[in-house]
Amino acid sequence: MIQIKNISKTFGDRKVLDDISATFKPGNTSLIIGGSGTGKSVLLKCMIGLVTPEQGEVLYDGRDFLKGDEETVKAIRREMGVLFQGSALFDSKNVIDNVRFPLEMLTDMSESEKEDRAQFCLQRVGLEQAATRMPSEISGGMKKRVGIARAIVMNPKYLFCDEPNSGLDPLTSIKIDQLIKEITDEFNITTIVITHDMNSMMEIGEQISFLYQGHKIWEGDSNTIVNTNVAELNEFIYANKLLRDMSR
Ligand SMILES: Nc1ncnc2c1ncn2[C@@H]1O[C@H](COP(=O)(O)OP(=O)(O)OP(=O)(O)O)[C@@H](O)[C@H]1O
Repeated sequence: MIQIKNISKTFGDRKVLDDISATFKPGNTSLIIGGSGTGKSVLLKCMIGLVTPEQGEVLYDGRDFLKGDEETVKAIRREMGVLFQGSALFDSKNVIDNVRFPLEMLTDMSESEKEDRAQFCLQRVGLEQAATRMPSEISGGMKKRVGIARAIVMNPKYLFCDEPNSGLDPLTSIKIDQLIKEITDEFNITTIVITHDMNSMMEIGEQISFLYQGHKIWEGDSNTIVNTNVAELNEFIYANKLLRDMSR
């Protein structure tokens, strides 16, 4: 479980996160949604330690990530998997070496153990046939799958996905969403996905937090989101015609 409590972050004189609190449960795919520039990525960066908030707490199963001692923070970091926007693969490494990379950096596993684990993760995302291909030789959807395989290779308790659907067609997007949800269920991971993809919300929105101008102004799921009275959220979701039609 991840708990964030009263997180605030200011850049210069601009408060981009204002007193955000939320709880994210294991086995759940939790979405953080909102328009451009509302603070989604900054919030994610606060959770994974790339940005330090000036106020608030980030607790990983009760362990304090911001004020914890070095050992605690290191242990939490090892339990995180991150799927970055754009997949962030190493162009000079083939698919399986990209997946193996965290094992090389962070474990003392034997060569055969690393190979087995990387193969297992590639299989799990349906890419065992592509192990020796280079990133330049595979599609955007396949790159995301490689990114997911790499994000889970260390067997994370916590998985963060920053706009996993960016640049993908709707069908591939749904497949990627489903894969993230399946993996979350299967390995009981606490997963947080940043998205402004409406299909994702309807497909995998077990818990959805809506950010608006740095505030969390709504929380719910894919059933309740279409019947909300929050004007800013309605404006955000009904900008999408398909949903507008569905709600009629
Ligand atoms: N390092 C930084 N220094 C200054 N301002 C920043 C920094 N990082 C983000 N911001 C600002 O914080 C605000 C929130 O940015 P953020 O990237 O979190 O938005 P977002 O909701 O993820 O948007 P998008 O959906 O477009 O990615 C923006 O106005 C952005 O310019």
